[in-house]
Amino acid sequence: MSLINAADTLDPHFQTVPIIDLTDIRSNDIVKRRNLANEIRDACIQVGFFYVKNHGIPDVVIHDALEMAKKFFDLPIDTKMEIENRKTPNFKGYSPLLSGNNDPYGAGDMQEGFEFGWEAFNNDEADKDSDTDGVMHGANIWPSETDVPGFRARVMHYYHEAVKLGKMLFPLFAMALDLPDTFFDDKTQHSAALMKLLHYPPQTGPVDDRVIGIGAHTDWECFTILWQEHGIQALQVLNSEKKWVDAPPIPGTLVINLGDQFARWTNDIFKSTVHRAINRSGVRRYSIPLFFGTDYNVKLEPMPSCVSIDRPPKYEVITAGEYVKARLQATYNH
Ligand SMILES: O=C(O)CCC(=O)C(=O)O
Ligand SMILES: [Fe+2]
Repeated sequence: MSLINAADTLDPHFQTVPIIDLTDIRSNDIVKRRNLANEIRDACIQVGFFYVKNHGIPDVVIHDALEMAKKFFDLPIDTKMEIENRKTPNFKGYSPLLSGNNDPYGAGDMQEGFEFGWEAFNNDEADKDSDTDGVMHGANIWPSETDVPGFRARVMHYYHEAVKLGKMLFPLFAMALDLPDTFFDDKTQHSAALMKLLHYPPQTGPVDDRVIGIGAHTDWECFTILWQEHGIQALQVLNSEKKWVDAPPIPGTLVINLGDQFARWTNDIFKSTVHRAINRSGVRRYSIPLFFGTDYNVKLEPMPSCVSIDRPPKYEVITAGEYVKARLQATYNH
């Protein structure tokens, strides 16, 4: 079945987010990989969200990154503000509560964050803040080692594990789009992957609906790999009937959701689905998204298999970097 036919026939009224087992992601058996790609394709067309289990990121790496996030957010506000994201190119660093606003109808996101992008781990590769970054260039900024010992090394460890997983997912997304599995190789050389540590304080008592953890939004890159804290329901996904569907944390899984870059490449056949998070649990919540895009200089052109006379291109062609930069400015310069 062609992609356009699949998009026309698959039912988009999802009520739950599917779980996909990634055991076969490392298999050399082409039939197993094809089956996995088909499962991913259906989830991308119908939901734009799926959980993955057997993803390969060790628990201890996740646990260490979480501990570091907790220590960082526990620092005094003045210390965190020394590395505020408004002082750096492209908003890397610390974003205080209510400084971001993902939903234009919202009044600010009830979360604080710390964002950074690619850098080499253990000096085993040259740093890649390269000329291909264009409008998105800019080094990371870190809290001092005295303030949070081990922070940079441990969060970078998680980052590199998640980037490894992301690099294994791209060939499957390519197969899901009926493309050669190497299609994204030359477009993902520089790991345009931004990671964020997030802390959502509990929101109790009467809540202004315009101030929630993160307002309704779509993500901007190709896909996001999201770890969310166990035992706390906060994430919700909007289905095509405009109903919010809970995406609770499931132990041993990560959430993968598609972003606008994939929607643009695929002329909306792959869904960049609206989602939000509200922490009404009464306790603090942490989450760790890693936004995985193509290199910033890559043009987001619709794929021929996703365009037809009845389905003309929906988006103007711009580079991935221009797109992400415009969205960052809209979120933090409101
Ligand atoms: O914290 C979450 O569960 C969602 C975070 C999110 O959607 C984002 O940062 O884009
Ligand atoms: Fe998001």
